[in-house]
Amino acid sequence: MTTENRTNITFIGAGNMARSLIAGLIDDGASVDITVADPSEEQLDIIRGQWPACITTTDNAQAVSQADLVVLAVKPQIMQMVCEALASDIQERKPLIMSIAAGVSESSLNTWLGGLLPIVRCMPNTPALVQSGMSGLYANTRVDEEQRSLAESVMRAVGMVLWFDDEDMLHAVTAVSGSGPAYFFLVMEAMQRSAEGFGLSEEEARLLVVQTAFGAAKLALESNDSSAELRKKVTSKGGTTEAAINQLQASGLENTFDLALKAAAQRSIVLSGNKPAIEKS
Ligand SMILES: NC(=O)C1=CN([C@@H]2O[C@H](COP(=O)(O)OP(=O)(O)OC[C@H]3O[C@@H](n4cnc5c(N)ncnc54)[C@H](OP(=O)(O)O)[C@@H]3O)[C@@H](O)[C@H]2O)C=CC1
Ligand SMILES: O=C(O)[C@@H]1CCC=N1
Repeated sequence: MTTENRTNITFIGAGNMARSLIAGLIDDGASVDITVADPSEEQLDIIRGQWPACITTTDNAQAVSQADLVVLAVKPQIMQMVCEALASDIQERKPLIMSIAAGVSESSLNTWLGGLLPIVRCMPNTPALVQSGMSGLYANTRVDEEQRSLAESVMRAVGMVLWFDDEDMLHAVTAVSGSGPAYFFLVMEAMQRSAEGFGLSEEEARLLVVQTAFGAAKLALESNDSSAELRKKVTSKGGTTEAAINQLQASGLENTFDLALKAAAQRSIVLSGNKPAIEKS
């Protein structure tokens, strides 16, 4: 982060994604003071145990009383209830609101929180935990330049950031990078199981799989070649990779991924309160 003064950030919800962001921010040395609110003392114990400098509370209203930035990190299904209960406290201070919830629209958030608020919607992912996150951001028209750069600097502290002018693109971001780590973990799980089937130990299989995934991602990030070109460079004619890729393509891998990402995007649309396009026609 580059903000000179310290920023008070309040997290409403202390679950997996909030903890990933908090860890990334603290490891980055960001100039932030963090307050975390959650009804579960168990969740707050995890925060206190790992990051003693964080202020913790079970009282959401108290948590937002000094906030410059309020990060709404609860499940989409309870967002309305949480926002409506906080509306009068939020209206008193009018901090920048950042929601990381899948689907929930800016207009719903604004209505539930009493209206006329600067709101940034953000779709992060859990690699924020190790400062390798990817976030898509959308700001409503009440967000000024300073608030925009505050939101961006917070998310930059934990990874890379892309802004979108069209809020609807966040459904796609959710399907690609928000949920995306889970797709790669599933592939890693499958490769590890197969590797163990060859007689490799669990540790050997894990190292071979995870370091290969890391190397492939790093190479793809740093190379000017497309993923398709990089794949071709691994695939010798008549060789081992070709045998594997032929098998994967014959079992419909590309189509399966296409269907999977569409399912995630449609779920995001449903969580926003709209009907997915497929159900409209
Ligand atoms: N996990 C991920 O990879 C990503 C998640 N997101 C979004 O982040 C949000 C949180 O997801 P995730 O962290 O996975 O979910 P979690 O269930 O891990 O975290 C949600 C937290 O909110 C707490 N909570 C419940 N009720 C309240 C309340 N009234 N006030 C304050 N906190 C409350 C929950 O407590 P309890 O467990 O006791 O109910 C829980 O600790 C979701 O909206 C999701 O769409 C976005 C991108 C990626
Ligand atoms: O699964 C979910 O709904 C959340 C949003 C993106 C990743 N996790």
